[in-house]
Amino acid sequence: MATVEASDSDGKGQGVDTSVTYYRLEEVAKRNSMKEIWLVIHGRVYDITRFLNEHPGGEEVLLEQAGADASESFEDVGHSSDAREMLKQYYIGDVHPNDLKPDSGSKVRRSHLFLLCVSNVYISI
Ligand code: HEM
Repeated sequence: MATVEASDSDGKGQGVDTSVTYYRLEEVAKRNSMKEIWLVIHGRVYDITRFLNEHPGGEEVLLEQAGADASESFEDVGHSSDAREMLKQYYIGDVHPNDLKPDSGSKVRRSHLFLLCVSNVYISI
């Protein structure tokens, strides 16, 4: 509803700083060949098609991650700050909020709630 779907990435949104294009993971997964290759790194979507032959680590590792979330392998390699800077030029949008992994922080809140309930029981008895 309030989101911009992937099919509209051609021109729309360019030059408008405030609008973010959201992509479903399903959409990203289709871009998994040498013809067109997208990756997700930390919730952001990158079209790295033109970077494929330029990657210092080779194209094979990128093709292995094609269309998927490459955050872990990107971090495992320990890429330099130059490499992180390079990401910006391939950025095309964010992963759709519905496809983001849930925040693990909610577990902490739940245990606090439990402790409060326990003390409430003692106090009321
Ligand atoms: C668009 C995303 C990526 C960019 C912009 C990028 C950029 C770079 C750059 C600039 C280097 C040279 C070393 C450095 O400066 O850190 C490098 C090396 C390398 N990258 Fe990437 N990379 C990307 C994604 C990945 C992914 C997903 C993998 C998956 C495993 C990967 C694996 C490697 C490896 C194995 C090397 C060689 C490291 C070495 O020889 O020491 N890269 N990359």
